[in-house]
Amino acid sequence: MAGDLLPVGDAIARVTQDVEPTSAETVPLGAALNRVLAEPLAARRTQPPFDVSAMDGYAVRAADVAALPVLLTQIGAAPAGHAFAGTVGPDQTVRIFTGAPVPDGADAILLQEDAVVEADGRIRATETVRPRQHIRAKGLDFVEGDILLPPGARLGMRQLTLAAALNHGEVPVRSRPRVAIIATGDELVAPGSELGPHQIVASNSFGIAALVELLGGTAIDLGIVPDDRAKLAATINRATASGADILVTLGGASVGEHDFVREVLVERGMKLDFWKIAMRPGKPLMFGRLGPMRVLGLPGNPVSSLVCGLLFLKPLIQRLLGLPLVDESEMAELGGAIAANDRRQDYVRASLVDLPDGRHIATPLPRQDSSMLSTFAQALCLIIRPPFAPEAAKGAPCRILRLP
Ligand SMILES: Nc1nc2c(c(=O)[nH]1)N[C@H]1C(S)=C(S)[C@@H](COP(=O)(O)OP(=O)(O)OC[C@H]3O[C@@H](n4cnc5c(N)ncnc54)[C@H](O)[C@@H]3O)O[C@H]1N2
Ligand code: MOO
Repeated sequence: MAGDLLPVGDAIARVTQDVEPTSAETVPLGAALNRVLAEPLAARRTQPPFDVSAMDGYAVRAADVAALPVLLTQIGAAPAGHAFAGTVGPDQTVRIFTGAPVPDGADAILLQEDAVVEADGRIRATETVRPRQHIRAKGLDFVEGDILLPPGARLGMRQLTLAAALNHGEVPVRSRPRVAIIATGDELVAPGSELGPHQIVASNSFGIAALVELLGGTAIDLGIVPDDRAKLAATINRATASGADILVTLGGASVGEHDFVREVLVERGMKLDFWKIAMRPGKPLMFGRLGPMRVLGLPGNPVSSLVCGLLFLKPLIQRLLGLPLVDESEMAELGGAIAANDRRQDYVRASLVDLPDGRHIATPLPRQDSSMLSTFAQALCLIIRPPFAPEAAKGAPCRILRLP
């Protein structure tokens, strides 16, 4: 058993429990990339709105061009955006271009490449045509009222284009979850600074903020707070005042004398849900609620911070966006032997090769220290080792989580 440490699955369940989605807001389509729809999006028009020519050529009656030779009289033209007003009669044709409405009477398009303009102006077909050839029927793509994007759809490049085609200039989306981020530690300085002796660059905020933004949230970086209770309390107040849905603290989560983040949060009114889980990296993870704000206390070690971000912050943001939780792990094969595991579920940084035969080979990287961003940046996946998993040989099946 994991002793007093909460299993990872239970911790994810507690973090994502009873989450109400954020409110809906309407945004212009041009600003909606990567946002999540709050309501279904229905077609406000039929596409195509009329029978339309799919090719440049001549609108004909298929029966007239069923057998050669054929000579047709051109009675008009229909460029895209302009309908031909009359009707195509026997042995008549209308010059037509891609995207133009098919004129009344016509039921096929003779390709321009299959037609010759004679000296007298008549059109000679060099190929026969089939009825409906090169005509896109009215409503081929969608019909007014069709629901084509459900609530919860992520508006990527294809969905945005579809929303535009449905004739929506603005779309109802979930408000971006707001995530306040506080880095803690006397040793920390912003990247690009002149480092004094014993100082460390604060890197974690950047990865956590990037994760938030990638998922469609807004990161509110409240900067670096030294190991000082009063300063930390003041910054927690700023997080509350910012209206953040989530507060992420980085570091100060463990048991050292300067690790008082949890205590200060509890003094400010946080109801602690759990502290310490059966996970490596990420054992000192903390979770609680401060008013309506959920608080995730991530361990300071950079790899621990980011792995916990992926495992706990990501599903929490997804729930705030009204999205279902999906298990994104998949099966792979070990590319190297792996030792027996202890009581903490292990997330082992690994390389990953996707073979053409459909196998995925995950090979543990040699150095697993939770401070090592070089290894973490190089890794393509995490091998998930359940508590007390026995040693496993090269070629054994394993479960992996791809890294973004
Ligand atoms: N006696 C024990 N010591 C520790 C335990 C334990 O169970 N007993 N747990 C260890 C584990 S596991 C972890 S993980 C760390 C987590 O500690 P904290 O969350 O308190 O983190 P800090 O002590 O503040 O920092 C750890 C490490 O990470 C660096 N750091 C902190 N914040 C940042 C940041 N924003 N960007 C980059 N690097 C950061 C910090 O300088 C430290 O080197 O505790 C173990 N100790
Ligand atoms: O659990 Mo700590 O996150 O290993 O370094």
